[in-house]
Amino acid sequence: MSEKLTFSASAAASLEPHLPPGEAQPSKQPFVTLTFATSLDSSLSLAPGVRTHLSGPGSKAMTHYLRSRHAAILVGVSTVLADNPGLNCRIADSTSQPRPIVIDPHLRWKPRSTDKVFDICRSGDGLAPFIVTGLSKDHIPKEQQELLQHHGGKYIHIPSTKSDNDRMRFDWDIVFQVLLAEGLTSVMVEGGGQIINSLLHPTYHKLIDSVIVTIAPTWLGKGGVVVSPDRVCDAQGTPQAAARLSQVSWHPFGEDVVLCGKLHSR
Ligand SMILES: NC(=O)c1ccc[n+]([C@@H]2O[C@H](COP(=O)([O-])OP(=O)(O)OC[C@H]3O[C@@H](n4cnc5c(N)ncnc54)[C@H](O)[C@@H]3O)[C@@H](O)[C@H]2O)c1
Ligand SMILES: Nc1nc(=O)c(N)c(NC[C@H](O)[C@H](O)[C@H](O)COP(=O)(O)O)[nH]1
Repeated sequence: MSEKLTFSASAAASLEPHLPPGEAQPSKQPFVTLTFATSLDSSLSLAPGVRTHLSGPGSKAMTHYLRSRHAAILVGVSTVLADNPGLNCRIADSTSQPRPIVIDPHLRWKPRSTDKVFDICRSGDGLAPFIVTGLSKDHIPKEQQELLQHHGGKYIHIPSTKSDNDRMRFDWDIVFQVLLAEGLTSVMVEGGGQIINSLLHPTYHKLIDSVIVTIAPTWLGKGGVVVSPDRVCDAQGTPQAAARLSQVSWHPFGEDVVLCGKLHSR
């Protein structure tokens, strides 16, 4: 069994303004939190596919507390392939587990029962994933569908709305609407880089309720997976900041600092 984490009530209280309401309110869209851990050079990992520990014990517990406060935790398929993540909450005495959501338009992940997420699910410490794909049921191998179903997960088909170099891309409005229809009223988006960069585009700021970034005092160097959204220009073609936070607060956790803010005011 993995180690259990603790997170103090006072630290939890300091984050409260940035978290989904305790009781889910009826809403037309889920409460979406964008959260990740980054180095001083804005890297999420040393290189694509390389699992890299950035968070110290305090901010790691903070991330797991966030997991306890959201109905779903969403990651891109490259994060699953790189990290073999558990995607559960390991806070001691937590009573709820988030539903893992994997964005995998082309089904690059071939789930196996030995994957950590299924181990955790069998031991009752987490939930099975919902895999969001652009492929229809006929294209999904039967044994993968059965494995998922057996653990309580499933594939969810979403039409891809854009084709970018033959890669299927989802419209985030549709993704979050589909998750809300599944009863998932809050979603914590944890990465990786492509997922975060696409959500930081101004088109999607209206969907993001909260941004919570752990900053670790380290430089990973060139070649990492970097958080840096596409540049935005005004009507004259002059470059503008792609995104800026407001209502900002900074919270030290051990050697890390956690930055909370909002991308827009609702
Ligand atoms: N430090 C952190 O907090 C943190 C968090 C998560 C992941 N990571 C690291 O990040 C790396 C993975 O990041 P990445 O950028 O390579 O991949 P990613 O996890 O963002 O996944 C990319 C894939 O997600 C899918 N995708 C992304 N946006 C999509 C959209 N709009 N529509 C449809 N599909 C979409 C595509 O299949 C794409 O190839 C790994 O090394 C992992 O360890 C770090
Ligand atoms: N907060 C945070 N600090 C880090 O240093 C780091 N590498 C991640 N990465 C997030 C990513 O979503 C990983 O996949 C999970 O951290 C996998 O770990 P779990 O088994 O689910 O705990 N997140």
